[in-house]
Amino acid sequence: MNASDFTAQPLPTWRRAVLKVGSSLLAGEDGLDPRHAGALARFIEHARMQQREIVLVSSGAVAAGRHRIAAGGDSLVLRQALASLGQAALVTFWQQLVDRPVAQVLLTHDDLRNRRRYLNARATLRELLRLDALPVINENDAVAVDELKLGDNDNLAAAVASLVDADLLLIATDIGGLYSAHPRDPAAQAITRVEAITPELLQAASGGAGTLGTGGMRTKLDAAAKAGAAGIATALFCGRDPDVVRALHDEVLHGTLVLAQGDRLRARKQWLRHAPSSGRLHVDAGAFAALHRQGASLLPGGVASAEGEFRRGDVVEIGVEDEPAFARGLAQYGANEVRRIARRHSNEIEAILGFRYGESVVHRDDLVLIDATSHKETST
Ligand SMILES: Nc1ncnc2c1ncn2[C@@H]1O[C@H](COP(=O)(O)OP(=O)(O)O)[C@@H](O)[C@H]1O
Ligand SMILES: N[C@@H](CCC(=O)OP(=O)(O)O)C(=O)O
Repeated sequence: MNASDFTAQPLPTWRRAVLKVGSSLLAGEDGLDPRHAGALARFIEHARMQQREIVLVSSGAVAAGRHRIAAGGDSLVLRQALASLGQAALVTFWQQLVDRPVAQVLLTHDDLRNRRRYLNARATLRELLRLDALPVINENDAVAVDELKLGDNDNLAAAVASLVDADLLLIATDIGGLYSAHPRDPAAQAITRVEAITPELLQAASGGAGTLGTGGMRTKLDAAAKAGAAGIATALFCGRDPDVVRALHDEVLHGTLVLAQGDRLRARKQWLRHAPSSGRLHVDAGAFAALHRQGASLLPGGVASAEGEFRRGDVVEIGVEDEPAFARGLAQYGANEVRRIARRHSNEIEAILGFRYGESVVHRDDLVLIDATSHKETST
C-alpha cells in the first residue's frame, strides 16, 4: 500500500486552504521529527509565493509531550496533560520550518458553537492571514472534555475550513489515501475519487487508526463529509512521500479527492440573500461604487447611518439612502457600534470604540450584491 496506488488527478482550484497534518507525520523517536514536515512546510511557502493562503491545523502536542516526561498509560486526563506539555514545542517546531511568524490558535468545538467566540475566532484568523502570519491551530486539549471535544483534529480542520471560508481541505496523513478496506486487508483497493460518502465507505474506513494517530480514516471521512456539506472539497494524501507533496505545488493530487456537495460560494451567498435581516446600513455613493464595481468590503467611512438594533454577526441590508437595498451582508459590528464609527476612517475604530474586530463593517466574503430592481443575485 503506497501513494503509487493512487493515480494523479488535478486539485480543485483554490485560493485559501486548510492543511491538516496528523501526529503520524510528526512523531519521531525523540519527539517531533521534521523529516516529513519539511516538505509540507515547503508546500506552505510555495503556496504563499503564489498569493495563496494556508491555515495549518497541526496535531502532535501529545506526541511532543510524551517525549518530555516519562509517564505510562493513556487516560484522557494524561493525554490532556501531555498535550499541554508538548504544545509550545509543536508551535516552535513549525516556526523553525517556515520563514514567517507562526501564530498559535487553540480552539474547542464549544468555541465554534458559541456565536461571539465563533465570530472572534474568525476575525482573528482573518487578521492573521492579512498580516501574513501562519496560523497553527490545534484543539485546546487542556479544556476539551469528552462531550465538548471535537474528538479529533480531522473534524476540527473541517470546522476551521468553514470558519475561514476555505476553498479546500487538505489532509496529510501516513497513508496514500482512502482504501476500500483497512489497508491490512490485501484485497483493499485505492479509491481516488469519492462523489458521495456512503455507509459502505464509512464502514471501510472504520478499522481503526495507525499506531500514532487518533481517529484513523473514519474521522477523515467524517471531516470530508462536513466540509463537503459546506461546499468544500477534501484531498487526502500521504505526507510521508515527498513526491506526493511536491506534486501539490503543481496542483496535482496523488491521493483521494472527496468532492464537495454543491458550490460553496453559491450556497453561502444564497443563504445571505434569504436570511432574515435585522437592520439596514445606509451608505454613500462612494461605498456603493466600491462594493459594486470593485467587490470591496464596506468600510465605516462609507456608512452614513444604521437602522435597527442588529448585533455583530447579524444579516443587514445595505442601501443608498432610502433606495431599495443593493446588497446584504453580515455586520462585523453591532448597530450601536456602527453608529459611533459611521463616516470615520478604519484607523480610528479602536480609538472610538476601545476595541476593533477588523477594518470593515461588512467584509466582502460576507457580502452578496442583489439587483435592487429585480432582487436577483448578481456577482460580487
Ligand atoms: N479504509 C482505510 N483506508 C486507509 N487507511 C485506513 C483505512 N481504515 C483505517 N485506516 C488507517 O488510518 C490511518 C491514518 O489515520 P491516523 O492513524 O489517525 O493518522 P493521522 O495521525 O494522520 O490522523 C492509516 O494509517 C490506516 O492505518
Ligand atoms: N490534539 C492532539 C491531536 C489529536 C488528533 O486528532 O491526532 P491525529 O489523529 O494524529 O490528527 C495533539 O496535538 O496531540
